[in-house]
Amino acid sequence: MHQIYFLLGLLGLAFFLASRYFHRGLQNYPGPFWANFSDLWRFFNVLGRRPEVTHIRLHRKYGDIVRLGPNTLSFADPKAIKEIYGIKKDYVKSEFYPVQMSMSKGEPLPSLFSATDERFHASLRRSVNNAFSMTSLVYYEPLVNETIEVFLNQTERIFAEKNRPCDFYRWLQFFAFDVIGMITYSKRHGFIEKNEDIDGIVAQLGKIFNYAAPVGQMPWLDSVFWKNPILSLLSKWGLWDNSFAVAHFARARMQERINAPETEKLANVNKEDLLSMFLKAQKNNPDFMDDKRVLTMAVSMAFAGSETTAISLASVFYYLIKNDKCLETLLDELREAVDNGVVENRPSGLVSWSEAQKLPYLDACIKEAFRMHPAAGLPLERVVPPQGATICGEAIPGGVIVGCSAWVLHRRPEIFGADADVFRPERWLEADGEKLKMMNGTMFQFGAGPRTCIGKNISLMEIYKLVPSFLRRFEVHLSHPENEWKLHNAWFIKQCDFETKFSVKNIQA
Ligand code: HEM
Repeated sequence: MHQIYFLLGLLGLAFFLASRYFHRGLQNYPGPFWANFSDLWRFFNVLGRRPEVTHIRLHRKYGDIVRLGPNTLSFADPKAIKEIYGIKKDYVKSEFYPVQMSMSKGEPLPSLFSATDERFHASLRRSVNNAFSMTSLVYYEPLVNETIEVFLNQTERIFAEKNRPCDFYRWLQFFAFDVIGMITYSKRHGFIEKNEDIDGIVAQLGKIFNYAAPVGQMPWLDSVFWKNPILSLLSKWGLWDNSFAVAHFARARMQERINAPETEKLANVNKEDLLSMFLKAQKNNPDFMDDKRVLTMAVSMAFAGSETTAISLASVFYYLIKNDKCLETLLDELREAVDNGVVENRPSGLVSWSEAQKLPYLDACIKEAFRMHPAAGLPLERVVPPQGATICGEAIPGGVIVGCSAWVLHRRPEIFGADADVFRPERWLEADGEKLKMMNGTMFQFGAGPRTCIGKNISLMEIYKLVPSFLRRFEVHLSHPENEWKLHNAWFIKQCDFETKFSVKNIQA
């Protein structure tokens, strides 16, 4: 009798494995053996915290299409960018994204970043688009300036004067949080003033991404762990609080703004920050932009705009310090620009956004750092529309999860050259015409299409200003130049063991 049960069990297992293997005809695409049968393969791969290395290796071994799970394909051909992420393509974000959705009283709060309902997303994006336009940057630049000046002064006081080593990634993370706080509410959280993780916000965000990256590979696990019905009920009844520390800060700022006396409101008429822009959007469209949506927008600025910016800044500094010839060339460009009056010689070292845009080698260094180390470290997953689609000449059935990873695209030798694994900013200055167009078209650090990063302009302004301003004020050295940094891929790829020392420069010289 037992043998029959055993045989039936074996038969059931064989049937299940075969159904996974032949799922939607994806057996024709190569990939790791176990990925044919279960998403557990990608769950454990992501849990190993270096999936981007695996993805690059797999594409180099198997070619442009790799099967990463029974229902998941990764594409390495830049043509896939337009085909998957292009306008009017009807792809939706996969269930990877709602795992990052915050909860309020037991209800998930879809944000611009995590929403999978494209109609809802389009309405929300339309309502707030104006706040992120290139022209709105003039309102935010003074807010960024103030934060950069505090950051430079605190770097001098806390680290340079005392010759104290600095965990540079963490310090840049504090900067990124404070600058986004400033742009959103005209108020810093206080990270750089206090040199501490205010309300444990950084630690909490780290935990969320550590959780969301692997769980997002098998999103149903989220309803077992974080968004499980018992915790949701407890939260609805007020017996359990799973809201984020950054949401408390946002709520307080919003209340201050709404309850401000009329005189203060009038005085603030010309002071534009993101919150004032979101409140304006609410005035124009009160039915859609209710208080909850304004709050979600404000909170998601910290989620989407802090770690990504800190990572990108850290990689510019790291690659420059590790490549002293590039650093020298950049410093020469900066010196010359100050001598020629292209950059004003301000005592604080501050460089303006318009000045920074006139520095071609700086531009090349930043682009090259984005290429070598894009912040997002996983494929940006989308679901093929029900009718199916053609991607890179292959007919892909509806419902399959597809995506491109910036890490894979940015290391294509036929686009960026045989030395694609090396940091070499000059490639951006040497290339022209079709070649440059192709290189630019393959860059994917901000995603693409209707879900491309809405904060791109803001983050570019922060990076193009801080890098030259910092390098005018300080010499930066690695505490342990013989060591490489360590990377930790929890959806965004953070840098660890990046310890630096700073010495003050004589700006007027
Ligand atoms: C260098 C810094 C940044 C990088 C590398 C970056 C990267 C990205 C990427 C790759 C996406 C697309 C995600 C996807 O398709 O799955 C995205 C979306 C988004 N980013 Fe950024 N980001 C940065 C800075 C910012 C900043 C400063 C903000 C806010 C001020 C921001 C807000 C957002 C939002 C709200 C979305 C969702 C847009 C939508 O779906 O409509 N990001 N970002």
